[in-house]
Amino acid sequence: MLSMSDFASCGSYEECSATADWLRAHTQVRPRVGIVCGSGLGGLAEMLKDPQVFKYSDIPNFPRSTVHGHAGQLVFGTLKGKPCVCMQGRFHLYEGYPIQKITLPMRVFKLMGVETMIMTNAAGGLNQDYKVGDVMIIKDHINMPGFAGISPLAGPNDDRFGVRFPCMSDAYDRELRQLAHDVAAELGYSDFLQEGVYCVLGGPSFETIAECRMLHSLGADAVGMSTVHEVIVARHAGMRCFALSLISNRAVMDYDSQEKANHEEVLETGRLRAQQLEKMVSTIVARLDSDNNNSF
Ligand SMILES: O=P(O)(O)O[C@H]1O[C@H](CO)[C@@H](O)[C@H]1O
Ligand SMILES: Nc1nc2[nH]cnc2c(=O)[nH]1
Repeated sequence: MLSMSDFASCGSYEECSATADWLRAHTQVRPRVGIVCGSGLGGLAEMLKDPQVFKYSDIPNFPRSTVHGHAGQLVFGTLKGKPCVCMQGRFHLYEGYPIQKITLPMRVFKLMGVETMIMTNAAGGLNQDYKVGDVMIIKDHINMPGFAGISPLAGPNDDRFGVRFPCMSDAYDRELRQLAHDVAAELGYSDFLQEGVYCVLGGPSFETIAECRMLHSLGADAVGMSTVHEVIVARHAGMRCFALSLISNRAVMDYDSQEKANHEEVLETGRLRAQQLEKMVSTIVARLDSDNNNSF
């Protein structure tokens, strides 16, 4: 159970520095790319060569993963020769953590030298053209908790991380999105590639039919319970972000439908698309320094 002082220090410069120092002392890897594995997508971490694995429970100030399909470990290693860190499991608002705790790893990664973040998630498809198994490049987001003042940047701003009022109109890097389109085309994945708007809700209940209809009419193509808070903190700290949603289920929009969203289907879709997602992410990482002026 967190005390009030724990809440105040969540995600502070001192807390993140202590964690980054501990990790630097325990690994020689100096990651330039960070990857977050979504529900059922932990296999991405297994792509890393010479992996060094830390259980979240052993890392100072890290929360624990509580969700099935999120292994709860940080993996350092190289991917296509590039030093990377991979979160095999992320944290969500509905797990009960303060929002600043959920996003603490982004600041730790920044302090360790990460420049580019690649986030993945499983999401429900609201867009009626989307099929289960489609991969959606996130081009923008709708931050529903943010409308209620629930933001990882609420509270005093620490200028050492970023500015008080960060811009979010460029949250999802245009060049990285183009690179992902090119890579998907080369790999023959264009048939199941989409690009759209991700909407985050607090969860953990899945949406009602009325909520799905509303989100769709607001312009959301997919709905989930993660990623956006991480992106906000990563962008605040000046890291480039690229994010993919695996459409793990279709949001139920019709009162006659017998479909019911469930976490087992979410994990199963992850298993079915795992290989292609891994190939796509590793090819993008391989190209980071050569295409599109992507600094590395
Ligand atoms: O966003 P990720 O972590 O992939 O997980 C998604 O899958 C879970 C629901 O099945 C929720 O946590 C939702 O956010
Ligand atoms: N909120 C939400 N999160 C998801 N994660 C995977 N599928 C879904 C979904 O349908 N809704």
